Amino acid sequence: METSLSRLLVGLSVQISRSDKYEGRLRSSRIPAPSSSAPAVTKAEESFGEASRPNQKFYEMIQNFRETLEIIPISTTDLIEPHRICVCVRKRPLNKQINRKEIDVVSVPGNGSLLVHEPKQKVDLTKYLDNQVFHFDYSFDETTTNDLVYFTAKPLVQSIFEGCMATCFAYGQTGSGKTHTMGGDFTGKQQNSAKGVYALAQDVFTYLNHRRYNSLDLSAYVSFFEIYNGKVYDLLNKKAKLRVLEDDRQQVQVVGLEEVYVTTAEEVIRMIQAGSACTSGQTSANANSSRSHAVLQIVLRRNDRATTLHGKFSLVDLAGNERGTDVSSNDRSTLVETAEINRSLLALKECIRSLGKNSDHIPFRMSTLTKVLRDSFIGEKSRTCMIAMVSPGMSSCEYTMNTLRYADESVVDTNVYDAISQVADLEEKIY
Ligand SMILES: Nc1ncnc2c1ncn2[C@@H]1O[C@H](COP(=O)(O)OP(=O)(O)OP(=O)(O)O)[C@@H](O)[C@H]1O
Repeated sequence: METSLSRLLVGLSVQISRSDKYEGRLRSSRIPAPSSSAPAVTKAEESFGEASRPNQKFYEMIQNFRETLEIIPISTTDLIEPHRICVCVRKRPLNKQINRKEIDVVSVPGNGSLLVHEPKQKVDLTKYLDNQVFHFDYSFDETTTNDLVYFTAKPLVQSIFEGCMATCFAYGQTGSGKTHTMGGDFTGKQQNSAKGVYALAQDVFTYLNHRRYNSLDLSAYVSFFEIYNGKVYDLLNKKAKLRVLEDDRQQVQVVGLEEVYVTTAEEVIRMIQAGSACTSGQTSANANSSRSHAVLQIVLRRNDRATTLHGKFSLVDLAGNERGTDVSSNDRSTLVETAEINRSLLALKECIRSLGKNSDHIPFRMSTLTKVLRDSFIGEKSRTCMIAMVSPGMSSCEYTMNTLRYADESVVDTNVYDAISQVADLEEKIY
């Protein structure tokens, strides 16, 4: 008994120290105390001057820090392990057009790690960096293409052929790149829908025609809807308002939702384009902003008389997680909109956490978003991938930290959780 208990504890400490180990390596390269570490005034600083570029000093401190980092780039040849819950983070490039004084305060050394160099100032006005490390399953820097990010969601496509309910969320501050990642690269207002996570539609048809899954006799269907202010609108049917009802078997139905039979990836992409064109909202921060959660579902049904559900993939481009004060027109409807967005994002986090803990109680009734995604949170056959997007600018630092904390809190390391409960069980038997 003692042996198995100590083996479990060793396993547990290895799991828990996964991020500590990395942090240790990073900590050793931390900028020492500001008094000794603040770089001497350089030629560049002299020419810029504090007044013309107030963040020049922070910029140099961050550059110095980065030089000490070991970078481990991720590539498509890296093994993407199938997880029940996978959480990754993507840093978008700095938006230089917005503010030329803006500096990049996020570093992505790779191997799932991401650092935020939070610029701070002491009471005596000495500047220093508060370097904070986060560790996720995967981390992507600003040079990463959508194709590479898609690799994290790719195992979920195969899982729906094995009867799973898979969900991929894009989460982050407004303008951080959720729609860019899910829906494809923008050229002006035009989006190339073949270049985002939605384009995994192509892989659905590759599997559908593969001899391994031929015997299942499946067909693919697509639905696309948005949740705006707690109400559901069908994006494939002129934004018809739909009702969400729960039957006596606790199955949640979106009554009247259009489900279109599809045979090619091109058809799906055409639907995505048509649906995306009518999503709701705009903020002062982002002209293409969406204030709604957009949900694209690819459903596999058996070709039997009842067209029985076999597997489902829900791809969710969440509304921006900004605060009420971030929108210029603080009218009542905008504040209500923001409150509703935040409520549903909180509900989502709670559901993912409960899923990670294998909890019997999933609080999916907390919001319309979690209600319509109920079957994504229930049972052994659910698979979840969350992609947290961050903007690297210094002015976004607070939102970036909020996004990273949200993603961090959503993930409960199931191995650690299992090990903790096993240790608790053993302790109970021993004492
Ligand atoms: N990784 C990236 N590489 C290049 N451009 C990007 C990247 N991420 C975002 N952008 C650009 O930034 C702008 C805002 O991105 P996007 O609309 O995807 O943000 P969002 O998070 O969906 O915002 P909202 O919540 O307001 O809808 C777009 O013009 C997009 O092309």
